[in-house]
Amino acid sequence: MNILLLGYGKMGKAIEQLALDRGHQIAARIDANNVDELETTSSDAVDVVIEFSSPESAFENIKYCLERGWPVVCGTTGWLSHRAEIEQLCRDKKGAFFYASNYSIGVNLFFRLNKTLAKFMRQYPSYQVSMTEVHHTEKKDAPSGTAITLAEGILEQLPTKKRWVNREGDQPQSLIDSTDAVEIESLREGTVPGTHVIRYDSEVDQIEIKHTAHSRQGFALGAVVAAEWLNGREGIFGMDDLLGSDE
Ligand SMILES: NC(=O)C1=CN([C@@H]2O[C@H](COP(=O)(O)OP(=O)(O)OC[C@H]3O[C@@H](n4cnc5c(N)ncnc54)[C@H](OP(=O)(O)O)[C@@H]3O)[C@@H](O)[C@H]2O)C=CC1
Ligand SMILES: O=C(O)C1=N[C@H](C(=O)O)C[C@H](O)C1
Repeated sequence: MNILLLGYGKMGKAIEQLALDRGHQIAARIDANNVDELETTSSDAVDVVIEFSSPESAFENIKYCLERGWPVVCGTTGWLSHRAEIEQLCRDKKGAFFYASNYSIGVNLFFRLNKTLAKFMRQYPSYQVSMTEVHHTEKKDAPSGTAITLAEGILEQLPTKKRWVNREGDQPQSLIDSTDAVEIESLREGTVPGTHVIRYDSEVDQIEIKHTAHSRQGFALGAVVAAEWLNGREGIFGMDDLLGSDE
């Protein structure tokens, strides 16, 4: 497959290596400095675009690619207020769009475990749920896309929780009203690739589940596998389509 890398930072580079190892070719590598190269890239030279750029640029990038008729696998977080618009454009153009806030298999198993635990905890209102996500200091958005997906999974299962709230850095917990909210604490430390912890606290004990990424390899592999899967398909997809149901 000919893959266009849209965003050639930490993830773009990890994806390139894995794509080459799996026998694919790189049609172009685009970052903030050479976005105009998109115009001069021939439509036929690209089978699929893998988009990992920035919260500010993702929407315009995806839109441009769908208008060119290129299938898009996107992993960029922090742009989802425009998701409905992208999905409508994809339908109008009869295109192909794949999105995941996290492409690692482990996190996608963790998403399922999170929902199952939340459903179970419905019967135990003495436990208060909260979440912590830890990422490297270059990360632009908070909370992480993965934390938002986890929070949405909890909201789906726990009727007492109506929304999520974010607590960044040193913000004191006393300022947050989390009676009807899932509190997400966002920490930025060193080069941490991505850690997510869900906690249920009672007066007497704590239940905790945790996913720790050891590197970006899992995210990159998932994105390349998603691109292989998307090639030749039409529609809007996510990791549940790729991995199948858990039943
Ligand atoms: N879904 C998932 O599994 C994962 C998602 N992510 C998400 O992916 C995104 C990228 O992460 P990461 O690679 O670590 O970030 P980096 O900051 O390392 O890389 C971002 C890249 O995007 C480029 N860029 C900026 N603006 C544009 C533009 N207009 N068009 C094209 N490229 C542009 C940057 O170029 P320049 O350097 O020139 O500014 C840089 O090459 C983030 O939103 C992150 O949260 C990350 C890991 C896993
Ligand atoms: O920016 C990152 O690095 C990551 N971003 C994604 C997110 O926001 O959830 C996925 C992963 O946690 C790494």
